[in-house]
Amino acid sequence: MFRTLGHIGRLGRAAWTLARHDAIFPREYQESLPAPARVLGRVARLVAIRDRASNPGERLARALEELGPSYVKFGQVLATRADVIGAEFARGLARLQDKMAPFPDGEARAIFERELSVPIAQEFAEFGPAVAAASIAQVHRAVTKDGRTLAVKILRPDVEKRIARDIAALRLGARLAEGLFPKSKRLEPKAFVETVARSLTLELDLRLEAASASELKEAAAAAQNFFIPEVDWRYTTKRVLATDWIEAIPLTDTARIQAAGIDPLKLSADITDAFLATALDRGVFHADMHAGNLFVTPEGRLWAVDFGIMGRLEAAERRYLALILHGFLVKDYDAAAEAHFMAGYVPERHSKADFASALRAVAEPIFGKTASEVPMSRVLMQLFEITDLFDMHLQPQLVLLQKTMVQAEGVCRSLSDEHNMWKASAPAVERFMKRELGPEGIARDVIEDLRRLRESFRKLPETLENLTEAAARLKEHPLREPARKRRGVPGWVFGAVLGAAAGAGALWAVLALA
Ligand SMILES: Nc1ncnc2c1ncn2[C@@H]1O[C@H](COP(=O)(O)OP(=O)(O)OP(=O)(O)O)[C@@H](O)[C@H]1O
Repeated sequence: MFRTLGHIGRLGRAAWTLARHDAIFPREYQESLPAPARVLGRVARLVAIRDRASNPGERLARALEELGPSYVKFGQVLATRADVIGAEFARGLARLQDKMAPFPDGEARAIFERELSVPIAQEFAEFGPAVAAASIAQVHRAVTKDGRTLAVKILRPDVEKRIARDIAALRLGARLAEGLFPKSKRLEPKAFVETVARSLTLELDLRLEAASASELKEAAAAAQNFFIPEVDWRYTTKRVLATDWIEAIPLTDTARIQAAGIDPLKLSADITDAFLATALDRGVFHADMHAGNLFVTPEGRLWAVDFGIMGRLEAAERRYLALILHGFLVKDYDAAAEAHFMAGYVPERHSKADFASALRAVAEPIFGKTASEVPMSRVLMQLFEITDLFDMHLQPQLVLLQKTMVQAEGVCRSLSDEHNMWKASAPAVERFMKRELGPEGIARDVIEDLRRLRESFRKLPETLENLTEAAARLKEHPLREPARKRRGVPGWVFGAVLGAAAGAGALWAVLALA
């Protein structure tokens, strides 16, 4: 009971913060809102701050930053759903920044010593102040007694408890939103909160980030010029992660890149290749490629840090991606469409020719143009529309990949106006296609088909037995409509929390209507 009241209090605070930033029933959506929501929106704007952003997505971003790590993650996941919330809103939300004041060095040192059970002075010749601080962790530069310079990432004290409380409140908010605003079901609030919760749980264990770093380091060998720092497992635990320190220019510092005489076009091509080569060849990719996480040495070597979010693609998804990019690159839309049908991505009832023509409609306008003329983000939005039109279900990992491609494109464009994402994609895609369609790929297909066939044969007796049993049971107990059970929050709780939770529920409703 007290716990539920605590969650309601937290939702109330969230509603207040959202209202202060005019992120509840924003004025831009007035026309499409039902009358009570319009009134609530007007009331909320009475408490709104004056100095607020013009894009509603950006206003939501500012509110979420104020609310802390769980909400920031919530916004980051939401920003990847441009297909649902709209491109404009997603663009504003993508400006979410995860920067915070660092916690005291003394506390960071205490956490390190507690986790490793060793005094810092015994292991390190230097242990500097925080160089960067975000909502979940902060990073220190340190030099070990054996002369290795490390980046030591340390979880914020109490962040685990705080996130657990926020997630519980968000779960309640999602239940209420689904109960009170049936329209919000389109966004699947409960499933959405579970995605956020899962992602945060993984990010709170730095051993998993270390494993991702090591996996990506292996995958980076597939790229032309991409490097990942080595993990120092001696100093890595659930709350501490140590990797080699990268002495290089962050890609946020374009002036220094220029002064160092680095070719921005080549650097952009390296970023594109790094991303596609690891994704296509090895099925893993860095899924948070913002400029602050990328570095370049004066010799032009490209490095990445921060492995909290990693994307993974199954073999089938890698092929889908390669086929679509390849179809676009060589303008063979029929072949790309054919492959989609063969792979079962598009249901048979649709026309292959129509699908090929839809791909052509997206691809033709982009040829020979620079990224600034036809941003990949626009192309990807059109692809989303096609997927809808042809009842294709996009895997969440593909959506994550598309979001990262847009992010990487933004970085490339900040480096050079001349960058053409499509041209830069070609080498990695062609390498992949040659391998997949060559003898090696065909042999792998045949083996996979045989394996599946053998598996079906092996399961045949079991399947037949299950069918016989099911038929017998059906004969004994013919199907009856099961009595509907009502689960969930009792009515009085609904009444009591309505006011406090309206904000969080309203957010969902707004997004659902957006
Ligand atoms: N190996 C490294 N070498 C040099 N600097 C590093 C290294 N790792 C991290 N940093 C610095 O610390 C910053 C934060 O690191 P990281 O991105 O891993 O943490 P984070 O908590 O996920 O932050 P954010 O959310 O801002 O990406 C990086 O942007 C970079 O400036």
